[in-house]
Amino acid sequence: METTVLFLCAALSLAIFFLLTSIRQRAHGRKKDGNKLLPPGHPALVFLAKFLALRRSIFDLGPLLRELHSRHGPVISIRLARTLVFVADRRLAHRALVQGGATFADRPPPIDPGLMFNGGAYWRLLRRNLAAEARASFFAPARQRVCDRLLVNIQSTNSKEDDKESVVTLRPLLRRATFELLVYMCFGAWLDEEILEEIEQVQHQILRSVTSFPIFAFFPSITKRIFRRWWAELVAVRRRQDHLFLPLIHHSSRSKAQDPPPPSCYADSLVKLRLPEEGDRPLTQSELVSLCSEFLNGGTDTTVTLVEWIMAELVNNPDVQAKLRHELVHGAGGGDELDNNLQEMPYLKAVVMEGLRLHPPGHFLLPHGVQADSDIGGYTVPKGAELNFLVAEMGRDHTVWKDPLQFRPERFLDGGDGCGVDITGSREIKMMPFGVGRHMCPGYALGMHHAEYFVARMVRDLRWLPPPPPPPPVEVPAPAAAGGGHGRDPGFHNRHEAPATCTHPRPSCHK
Ligand code: HEM
Repeated sequence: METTVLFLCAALSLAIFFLLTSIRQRAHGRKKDGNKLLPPGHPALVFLAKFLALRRSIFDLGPLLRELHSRHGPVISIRLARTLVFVADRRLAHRALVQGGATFADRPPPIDPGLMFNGGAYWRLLRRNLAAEARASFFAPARQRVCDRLLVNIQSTNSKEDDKESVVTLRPLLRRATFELLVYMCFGAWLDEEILEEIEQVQHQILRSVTSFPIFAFFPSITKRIFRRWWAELVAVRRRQDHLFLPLIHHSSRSKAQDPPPPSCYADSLVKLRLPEEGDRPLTQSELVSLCSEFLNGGTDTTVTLVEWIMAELVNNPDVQAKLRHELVHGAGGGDELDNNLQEMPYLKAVVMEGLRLHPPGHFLLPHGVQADSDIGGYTVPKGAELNFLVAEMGRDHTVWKDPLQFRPERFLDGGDGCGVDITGSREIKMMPFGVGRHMCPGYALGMHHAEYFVARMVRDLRWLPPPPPPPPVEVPAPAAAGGGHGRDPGFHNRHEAPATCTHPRPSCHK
């Protein structure tokens, strides 16, 4: 009874809230204070209905936002719990993120459940550590170890006897390899399969909770009571994470048989860190756990998605694959020194850059907070709004890139339209897969290094072939509720031709 009353109150409050914001939304695109325009956009209710119809995460917003941009231009806004402003123009992005100083440099204040899993504002301090760790040769053996296992797993899935046309889904194998590597870099230990699996599950739950619709941002004291079971589950996940991570951070649960321990891991660097602006205090236990969590979640799916897309493009473009293979086999890519020689492989670099341009793993950034009323593209963006950018649109801008939808790594070599492009965007933005400015991805060097190494190993040591032709259509219609794929399954179909594998690209455009 009590729950029903609370639920009705919440539903009524939400309805009134959205009605009011809808009315305010009508002011969008009209003059504010007699001279400035607020960015145009959908009424909140329409947007919310469309978003909820997707029933997925905030990363599925891409198509909705693209539709709004095509209708309203490069700057749009949506008024929900906060005003969300999205920018699709690269020059406006440069002005805001690189020239805009502190106005758009910080994250907005976190809201639950993100608040519970947030590591604080220390990324600027940690950026150096991450970049250094990417180059550090002491992690090269770890990369080699997980990649050796990955290749064995790909082949063993694919080498059933008499099975010339088996199907392998690359993503879970690639994901496990990347995750295991990052866990090792984070805690300095190879974990038992069971613990690794549990950490992976906890991290997945956290990622899902912070990317799903932020219901607890609306009247938190009411929504946390109504969805009390859901909230309790999130609190339990956080406790479980503390329980798993803290012994690993302080090395009290390390296996004795470490072969040999790395000189330093990411958790060690966090424990040693002092915050000068806060009286040189060390990080709290909770901050340590959250920062390790962000390290694992920030670096896993981004890298996996990028590598998966690149492999799909290499299958569709056999000439590119052959050229890359040639560089790897006959250039500096042979033998165990591959990890140290990545710098000497211009075509490999070009392939990864082209992957980042055409298939950036995130189609927009993490939100940036607006510190003061500002002007973007002639519109007023109010203080307290959240600003974001359509990353994928910028990499596919036909005014910058020739044939932008074609996968052509050559564009990043001498004379190409991508030659010398500055991935940090400090001079100008042509693509921004890692963001730009003060909140640019702190793990960008690490992400690129991992992508280059994984792609290099898979192309050098296996041959990737086009998919087998699809089977002839089945005469008898399948029942409507027969399950099956929903168009997002990133399945890779492999035909075995020792030592070859073959893949087929993701069937539809990803988020
Ligand atoms: C191909 C790989 C990667 C891509 C494309 C990528 C992309 C991004 C993007 C677009 C952002 C948001 C930037 C902004 O809001 O301005 C971000 C933030 C972040 N990334 Fe990455 N990333 C990658 C790899 C990694 C790796 C390997 C790590 C760490 C191991 C990492 C850790 C983070 C963290 C912690 C943040 C949040 C930083 C903050 O709040 O300021 N990323 N990344």
